[in-house]
Amino acid sequence: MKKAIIALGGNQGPVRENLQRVLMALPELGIEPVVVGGLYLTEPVGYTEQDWFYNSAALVQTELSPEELLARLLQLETELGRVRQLRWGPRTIDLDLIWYEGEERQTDFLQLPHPRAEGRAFVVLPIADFWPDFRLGTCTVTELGKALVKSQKIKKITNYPW
Ligand SMILES: Nc1ncnc2c1ncn2[C@@H]1O[C@H](COP(=O)(O)OP(=O)(O)OP(=O)(O)O)[C@@H](O)[C@H]1O
Ligand SMILES: Nc1nc2c(c(=O)[nH]1)N=C(CO)CN2
Repeated sequence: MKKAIIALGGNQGPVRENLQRVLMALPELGIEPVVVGGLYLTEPVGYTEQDWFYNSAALVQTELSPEELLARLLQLETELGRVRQLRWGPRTIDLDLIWYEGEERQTDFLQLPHPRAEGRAFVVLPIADFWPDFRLGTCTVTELGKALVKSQKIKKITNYPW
């Protein structure tokens, strides 16, 4: 079994329900949640003319390769009604593969670790809930979170279970 970290988010439709559906659907896809971060309400980063997002993150275990894992996450997004329109635009659900134990990738299909994760409070704070010493680049998610909340608005709603 390999460990991986998935970031979850969305800002359209019944987002909290969709995030719960993701967690319930993962085991039958061969992806076992081990521990889940809190639920956050977060200001949109990138394209700002859209609603705030709900975001969280989960540590999972899997026998799938990184590519298979991402393919199943993208399939799950489609099943939950995601339609790709604007880059960084509104979405019912967004699943990003942030890290996969012992693996790096630089292809169009998969970049690992996720290149934009360390600049996003909505990714690092939920990870810090369950793995405060986890490193992205040279810093821990705790250190990154402290710096990023100075410029990115983010409110913790609740710990898991949300
Ligand atoms: N680590 C990764 N996690 C998720 N998708 C990735 C990753 N690396 C590359 N991709 C590719 O990115 C493509 C676009 O993903 P998506 O539309 O979710 O991007 P986004 O969420 O709008 O922006 P961002 O990539 O900045 O989070 C996917 O089709 C996928 O193949
Ligand atoms: N707050 C917030 N902003 C975003 C998000 C997200 O999940 N939360 N996802 C994006 C593309 O991955 C772009 N911007």
